[in-house]
Amino acid sequence: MQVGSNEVVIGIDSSTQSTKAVAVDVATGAVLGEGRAAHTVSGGAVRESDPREWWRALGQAVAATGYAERAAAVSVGGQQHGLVTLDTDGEPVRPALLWNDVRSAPQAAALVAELGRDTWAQRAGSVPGASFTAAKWAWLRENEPEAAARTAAVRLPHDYLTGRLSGAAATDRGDASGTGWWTPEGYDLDLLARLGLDAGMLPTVVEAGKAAGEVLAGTGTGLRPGTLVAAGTGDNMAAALGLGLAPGRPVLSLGTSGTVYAVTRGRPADPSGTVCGFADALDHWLPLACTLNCTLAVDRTAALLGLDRQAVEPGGTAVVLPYFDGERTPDLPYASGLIHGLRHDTTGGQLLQAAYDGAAYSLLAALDQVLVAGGEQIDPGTELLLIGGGAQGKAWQDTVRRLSGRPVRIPAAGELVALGAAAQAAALLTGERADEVARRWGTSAGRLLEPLPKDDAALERIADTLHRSGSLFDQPTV
Ligand SMILES: Nc1ncnc2c1ncn2[C@@H]1O[C@H](COP(=O)(O)OP(=O)(O)O)[C@@H](O)[C@H]1O
Ligand SMILES: O=C(CO)[C@@H](O)[C@H](O)COP(=O)(O)O
Repeated sequence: MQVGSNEVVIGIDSSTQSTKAVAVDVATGAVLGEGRAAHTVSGGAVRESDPREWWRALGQAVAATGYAERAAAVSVGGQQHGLVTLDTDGEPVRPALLWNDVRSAPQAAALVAELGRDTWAQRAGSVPGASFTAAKWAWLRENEPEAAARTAAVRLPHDYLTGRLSGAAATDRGDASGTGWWTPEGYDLDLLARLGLDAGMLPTVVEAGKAAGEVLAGTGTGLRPGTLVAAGTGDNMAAALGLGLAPGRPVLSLGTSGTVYAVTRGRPADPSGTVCGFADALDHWLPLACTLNCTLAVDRTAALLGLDRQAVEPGGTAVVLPYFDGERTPDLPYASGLIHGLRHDTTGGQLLQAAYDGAAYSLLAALDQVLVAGGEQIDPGTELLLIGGGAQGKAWQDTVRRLSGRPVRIPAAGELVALGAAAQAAALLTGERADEVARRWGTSAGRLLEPLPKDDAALERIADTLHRSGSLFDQPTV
């Protein structure tokens, strides 16, 4: 196809809290229409969603773009790691276990003990934590053997949606690299045997730049049958595509999860487990560190204090470790929220600022490790790309500037995961690489915020509190 022929593609971001869709002009990158629909996530100690709700939300979000019938190609970026179990009719056996459900922490620990950290890092690229699909499958076998026995197919969230659109049993290297059973050579058959999982139950890994299939008749999405469906990918991999990221350029994403990552030329293998050695959606790597407590934890703190989320105040000695959901970075699945250093004169606004600081701290502490793991240079003067819902908030922006000491760029394009999926869909039509498409669209352009002097005192206070929190976080709170 000639770029410039008014083709339209639709990119979809099926994330934890909602589905967003964008209709994009392939030639210019102009966003022609947008749609959004919310999901429900169960509460308490459980983080589960019904995959059929994602499918309904996808239909609503795609319809709301106003371009479903005109789209020539479509692609789905989805929340990583979630375990979707399907029966022989392709129906969910039970709700999906999500990336932020820490009930699988004991199974992750057992898997790590069985093979050892070095072997995991070398084979899977990552030492699996509770978020990884392998740990979730082990949890299901142990806790709901009947559900595991009824499972005929295992999918990631984006695979499930690609399957509903096209009928294809397809995934991509990026999202597959967050399962624990993917290697660059293919699925790890030894690990699958240990997990009692047949490789035939898993989707085929589609090569970058190739289609997974075509939209089926009667999907109810408004998309025309025959519309090309790209392989899709994990949401962080999709955002990397959406930014057209060049190797070595760091990104901080503030959403339901907090993530820090870079595209790198080297394959990461961090035995400490801080850096997940994901593959990107093309032919590079995506070392990434992820926190479970980001925008939701800060918003919850603001609500508890009865404050607007922007009502932060400087100063004070309070430290908040906002580990409402347990934590993944640092690896403290049994943690809960902790406040330390309160004084009579501590204000609510200072406490709220401390929650922002506590949430940003672990991500920024992992930034250099991410670059090192992928063999890229650390340059503290390099700007940090700030994305995700939180990137729109001034309090988040200033927190990141103060704790990183780096210049921060806020891309004007809002929905970078959906845009990355759109770039993947467009690449099917134009024959370009998806990251080249995004660079042509200029998606990473946006406001540059000058660096602020690094607040070493705040960083030291948080590090010290974390260090001394010790046994408080070792076991579930009674
Ligand atoms: N202006 C803002 N300031 C701070 N936080 C915001 C702002 N707008 C949205 N958010 C936060 O962004 C989060 C959603 O981010 P998003 O990246 O869309 O989530 P997800 O990771 O599920 O895709 C919400 O939890 C909300 O708290
Ligand atoms: O688990 C990870 C990364 O490893 C998360 O980043 C999920 O991919 C969820 O993403 P959001 O819903 O926050 O976008």
